[in-house]
Amino acid sequence: MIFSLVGLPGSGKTTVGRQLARRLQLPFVDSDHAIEARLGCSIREFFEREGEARFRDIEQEVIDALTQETPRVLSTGGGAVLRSANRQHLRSRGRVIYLKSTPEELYRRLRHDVHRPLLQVADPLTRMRDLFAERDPLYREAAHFVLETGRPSVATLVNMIVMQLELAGVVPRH
Ligand SMILES: Nc1ncnc2c1ncn2[C@@H]1O[C@H](COP(=O)(O)OP(=O)(O)O)[C@@H](O)[C@H]1O
Ligand SMILES: O=C(O)C1=C[C@@H](OP(=O)(O)O)[C@@H](O)[C@H](O)C1
Ligand SMILES: [Mg+2]
Repeated sequence: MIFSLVGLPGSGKTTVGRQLARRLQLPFVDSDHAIEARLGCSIREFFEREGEARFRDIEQEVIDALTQETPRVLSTGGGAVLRSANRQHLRSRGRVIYLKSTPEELYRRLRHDVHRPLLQVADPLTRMRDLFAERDPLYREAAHFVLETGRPSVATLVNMIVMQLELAGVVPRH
């Protein structure tokens, strides 16, 4: 059983995923970190050199492999849901949590970030709104649970996720 987190850049997948894994006492893996280890360079560099399509191919291979591992928490990259194979693998091999936020909140969080290639544009807020419009239906299609992440702290979100997973009977209650 793989517990994965999906959502737009900045929604907290990496941050919440790491804490969730600690709480569930499971290994944590972030598909972007696994991709960077495999490529030997940053995702931003790879995007600039090889383009997005090539990145998506590698992302799909990595997600297929990671979702066949022993139980763990998997934080995905924001574009993982673009491929239907990824949506299917994530959904059928575990439970998927969509961290949902407004484009405005995400823009506020990532305004000064230089690591996310898709947001290195003249108007990142409009880009974030476009990404939301394109991807929100895909996140919802992939997800078993949707959590609004605007206000709650990371610790509260972790509590909410654990409660949902306990109610669903996929992690032991304590
Ligand atoms: N619930 C939250 N409340 C406030 N800030 C958050 C929350 N979740 C994440 N952040 C912050 O937002 C930024 C992006 O988080 P990150 O985990 O890298 O997102 P993702 O992996 O989804 O792109 C980080 O600076 C993180 O500390
Ligand atoms: O939204 C996207 O298409 C991407 C999001 C990034 O991950 P985060 O969602 O952790 O920023 C990373 O996978 C890559 O830059 C592409
Ligand atoms: Mg991340």
